[in-house]
Amino acid sequence: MHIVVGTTNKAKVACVVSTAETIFAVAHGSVTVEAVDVVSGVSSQPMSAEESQRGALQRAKLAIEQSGNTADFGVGLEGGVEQIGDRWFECGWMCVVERATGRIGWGSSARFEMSQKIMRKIIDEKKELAEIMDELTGETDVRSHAGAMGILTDGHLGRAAAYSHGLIFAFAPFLSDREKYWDS
Ligand SMILES: O=P(O)(O)OP(=O)(O)OP(=O)(O)OC[C@H]1O[C@@H](n2cnc3c(O)ncnc32)[C@H](O)[C@@H]1O
Repeated sequence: MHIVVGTTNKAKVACVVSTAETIFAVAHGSVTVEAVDVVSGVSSQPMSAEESQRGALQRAKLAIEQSGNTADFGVGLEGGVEQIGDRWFECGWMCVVERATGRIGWGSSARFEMSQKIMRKIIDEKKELAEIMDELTGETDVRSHAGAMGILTDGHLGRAAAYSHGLIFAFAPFLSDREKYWDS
């Protein structure tokens, strides 16, 4: 089983490696995860679920191309913020493309609310969440480690673990009976 993911972000790659091992290792023996740098094609700070989904899809498709069209699956993970009513949430969207068929699976991490303090910096000061988290914590590259999710939950749910649930959901069409549950 060969999976290619369209990012070199350490938290995202760690999520794909651990998730792929959990869901495929027994059935497929060995699982190889290749990480390639691709452009998401969306803004560096996606501001809606639709925009984050577009980024995830492009990452998955470009990852397959960049691996020479040999991988079984391409994976794209895109973090962003989205507004529901008058509240803003952060979450990651996951897209899985099966190379042989072009079939696509979708999932997302759980969402968590962003404070007005952080959203003001994103909207008014046009800063990326990653930059804001580095500023507020005094750390560098929070996005590649615990992520905002890990910092704001005091280490109880980091970015890699939170994204893992969404990735399992995105693989769902390839894990359960196609004929019985999924559109052909
Ligand atoms: O582009 P790659 O290298 O894959 O990694 P990234 O961290 O930039 O990931 P995204 O493009 O998916 O994220 C979109 C923006 O949201 C930020 N972001 C999303 N989730 C985050 C988190 O948990 N912690 C810090 N920043 C986060 C991220 O840094 C970007 O500014």
